[in-house]
Amino acid sequence: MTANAATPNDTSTATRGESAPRSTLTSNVGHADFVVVANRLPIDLERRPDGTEVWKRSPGGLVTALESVLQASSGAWVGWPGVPDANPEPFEADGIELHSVPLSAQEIEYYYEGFSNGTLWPLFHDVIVQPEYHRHWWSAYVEVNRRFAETVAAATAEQGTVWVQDYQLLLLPKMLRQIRPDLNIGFFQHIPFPPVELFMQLPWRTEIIEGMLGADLVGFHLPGGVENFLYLASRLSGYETSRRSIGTARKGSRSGVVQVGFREVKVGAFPISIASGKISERSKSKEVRQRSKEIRKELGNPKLLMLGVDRLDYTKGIDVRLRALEELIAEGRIGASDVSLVQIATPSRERVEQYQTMRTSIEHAVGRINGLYGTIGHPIVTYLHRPVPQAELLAFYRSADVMLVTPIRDGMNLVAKEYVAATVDGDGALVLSEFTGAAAELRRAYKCNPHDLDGVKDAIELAVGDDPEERRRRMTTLRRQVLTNDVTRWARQFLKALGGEELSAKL
Ligand SMILES: O=P(O)(O)OC[C@H]1O[C@H](O[C@H]2O[C@H](CO)[C@@H](O)[C@H](O)[C@H]2O)[C@H](O)[C@@H](O)[C@@H]1O
Ligand SMILES: Cc1cn([C@@H]2O[C@H](COP(=O)(O)OP(=O)(O)O)[C@@H](O)[C@H]2O)c(=O)[nH]c1=O
Repeated sequence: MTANAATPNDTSTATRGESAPRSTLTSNVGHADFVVVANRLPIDLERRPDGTEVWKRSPGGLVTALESVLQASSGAWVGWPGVPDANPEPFEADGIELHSVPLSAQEIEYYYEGFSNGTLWPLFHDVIVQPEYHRHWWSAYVEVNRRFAETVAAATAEQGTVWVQDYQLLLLPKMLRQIRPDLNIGFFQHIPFPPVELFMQLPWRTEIIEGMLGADLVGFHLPGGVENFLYLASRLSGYETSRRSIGTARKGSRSGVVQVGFREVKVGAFPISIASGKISERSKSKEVRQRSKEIRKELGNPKLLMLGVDRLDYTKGIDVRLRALEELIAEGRIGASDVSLVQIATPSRERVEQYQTMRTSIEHAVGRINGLYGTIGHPIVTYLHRPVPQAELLAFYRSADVMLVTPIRDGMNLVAKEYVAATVDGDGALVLSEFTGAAAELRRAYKCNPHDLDGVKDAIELAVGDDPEERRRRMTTLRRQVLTNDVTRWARQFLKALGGEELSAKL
């Protein structure tokens, strides 16, 4: 426990596990009116072999999205600094006040690599790999969620708003409410919320649902998540639920309310997005245009440039697109001398076994394709196993004729939206898995089912060979969608549903 930790609320008068509101506040309140809390800070501390330390941008779409929201609202961010035992004093970076939650090496292993990424991640992504259920992982998850709750409680002003992010912190809303019932608490889940049959495997399923219900508003990307969650709140906790509008969730999408003791918990679908206007503008710049030309030149000016941009994760279907390309070349449907695929696969969760296995199999596939079909100076696949900075990514997006986004399951996939925003000349094609959140909005993409290899091949072939006018029409529709529904709109809609106009007007 930190020195600032307040005493948890007495729940003896609670109704169905819910705490009664307290009349007095803990004296340990902070000064931030708006706090985002996520597993990671937006920057990670990196310890170099020579003993020096540098802060680097954290990986993933959650950071991309929330960073721009917080910069606009001058709030605080609570999260883990990315390495064991680091606990710097609160500091400011890029207009955001950062508060660290320290994790020991064992907590990283049990809470982050273990329960978050060895249990919840695969369970919530359709059991692509087998989730593991270990009691010591669960205990660490509970303990770390409690530490996050204490840090947030100490950082947030009276009546402040806290926006909790993602599956690593599912218990936090309830824990935080017990310490600070005065707070307005929102929770947003960035990964899919799984079908009931899968969720029911979880030995701690009721605790997880109760944890999330500590929030005033629970948000998902898609209506399916809302449906699954409402059903589970009723089935596992016995709360009364109703399907009704909660005001600002995306029009036509499912929303509802769970009655938790004295409180109503709103539940809605809020598909996340990107800073599309900014990306589009930056992509028009001379620097990006020039760099994109250079990239094509460095690749030998291929007739057809395809691109994949992912964290190296087994959910992303990198293996699927490599297999599809290999077969298309083998069948003569794509000429080996015409095509170049750039696959950026940034390292992710490298100590988790399934990630190591996936890396090995992807690197074998790259080697096999290049061995079979590449020539001197012209590999088919250019594989970059490192993070690429955003400015360079824009140049890659602009240079690509076809973008391959083929996840087996993905909460949203911001890369798909970034590609569309960066395709400022309207000349590009997006091949998109039906199993991404993005597919619900990007309807005019060349859709595919990643489980159906022939279907993926057909979608790629269509994207490559389609009538240029049709390809352009599709891209125009996609751009309209992405440029209208940007990340600011997403945050405003969520915050309006959580706390009304005043809060959302901060953005
Ligand atoms: O922090 P890591 O373990 O290195 O993982 C990076 C992030 O990956 C996940 O991103 C998700 O959020 C995106 C934005 O909503 C969404 O587009 C994508 O589909 C999700 O997979 C994870 O959910 C984040 O918590 C991690 O920070
Ligand atoms: C590979 C790579 C990516 N990025 C940026 O990361 C995010 C990825 O977001 P997405 O929703 O597609 O998926 P996950 O959150 O990772 O599951 C996106 O904003 C990319 O631009 C990057 O900056 N550099 C990279 O090398």
